[in-house]
Amino acid sequence: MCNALTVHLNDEPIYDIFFANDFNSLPELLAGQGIADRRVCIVTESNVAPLYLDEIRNQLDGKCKELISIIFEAGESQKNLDTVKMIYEKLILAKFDRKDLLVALGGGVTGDITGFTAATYLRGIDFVQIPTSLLAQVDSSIGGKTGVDFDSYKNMVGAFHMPKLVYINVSTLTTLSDEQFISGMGEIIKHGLIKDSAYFDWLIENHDRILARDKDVLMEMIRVSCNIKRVVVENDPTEKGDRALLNFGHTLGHAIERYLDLKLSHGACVGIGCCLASVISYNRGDITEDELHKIIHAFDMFGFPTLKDYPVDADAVIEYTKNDKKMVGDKIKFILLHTIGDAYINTNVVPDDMKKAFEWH
Ligand SMILES: NC(=O)c1ccc[n+]([C@@H]2O[C@H](COP(=O)([O-])OP(=O)(O)OC[C@H]3O[C@@H](n4cnc5c(N)ncnc54)[C@H](O)[C@@H]3O)[C@@H](O)[C@H]2O)c1
Ligand SMILES: O=C(O)C(=O)C[C@@H](O)[C@H](O)[C@H](O)COP(=O)(O)O
Ligand SMILES: [Zn+2]
Repeated sequence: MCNALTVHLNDEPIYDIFFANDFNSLPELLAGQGIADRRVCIVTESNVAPLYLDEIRNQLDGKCKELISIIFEAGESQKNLDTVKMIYEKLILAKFDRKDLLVALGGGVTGDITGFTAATYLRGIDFVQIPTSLLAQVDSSIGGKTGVDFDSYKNMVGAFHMPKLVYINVSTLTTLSDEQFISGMGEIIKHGLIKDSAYFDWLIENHDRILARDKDVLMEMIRVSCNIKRVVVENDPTEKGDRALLNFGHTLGHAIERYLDLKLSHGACVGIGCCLASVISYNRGDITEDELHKIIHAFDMFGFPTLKDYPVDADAVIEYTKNDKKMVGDKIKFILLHTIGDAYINTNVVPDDMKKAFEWH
């Protein structure tokens, strides 16, 4: 089996997504990025650094012009411009110039922050993604969406900036907590729901092995999810159209994430958002009742929290959706399902539709 997927833009190969069970191929792949003549800065955070930073540093030691690392405090609350500013300051101090390279080592928070820093420092320098959370391996490291939260609005400031390489070492998932593993499953189940009903069924059939973190099953799942995301972003890299389908579950998911003050993981909020969006789809006569039950059951099977565990004020959450980035005029660009595996953009969802979804049981 080929151990890489290539992401193309306008039919040109832009970067590879490399799959491995260790970090052994990293020096060779980064040599291909010319690191012998470049300064390299590994950006990581306080949880991931003790686990993997030394190993990456050892792999790259002596192979680049200069190697430095920057560690910030872990957590979504750090995905802001202050952290970006701190990284800019350290890069300036280390005299990083336009041909130098950033390496994001960590979850989606690290990838989004590092990518945005790379997009804006000196009007743009190269960066590489080494995603270590399940969510980052199947979603955030691919597609070049980078950015930070601003005044508690999710991803309000950002840029499209493609990585030069995505290096996925699936064995890093052995140290991931169950809570964060489930968070990644939120985006994975979303991939099946929006694009591939057979994959959605496969996830349900293999849920035991997935939750047991069987290496082979995880590798297969991660490859399929990366491929689904690859195809979507190749067709619409800057979200002029169908890339918005990847936002299934996110309009209400992001609003719930914000309402809960970032206390519940992104993927868990997306899971709740997917269930609510599925109820709206059902109420509009799109998916069948059987499909709706199958979807709710799938999230339950993977151990997702529900609104019973995290009660919210539906009106307050719906109010937050009015600041969604995907507004067209005063209408929300909502993602719904015609059927499992076939999502579409709908601009007619009104607050009352959302309210009814919260009331469904
Ligand atoms: N850019 C995109 O396309 C995109 C897509 C999806 C999500 N996102 C963003 O990604 C973020 C969520 O990413 P996330 O869930 O990876 O969050 P995260 O980066 O905060 O990681 C989750 C937690 O797991 C820990 N962790 C990461 N890897 C680990 C490992 N191997 N072992 C042990 N602990 C590990 C982290 O320290 C953190 O505590 C959100 O900010 C979300 O908005 C971006
Ligand atoms: O890559 C995309 O496009 C996505 O929408 C993937 C989402 O899972 C991700 O959470 C993304 O950051 C959301 O985008 P946003 O533009 O709504 O912030
Ligand atoms: Zn997401």
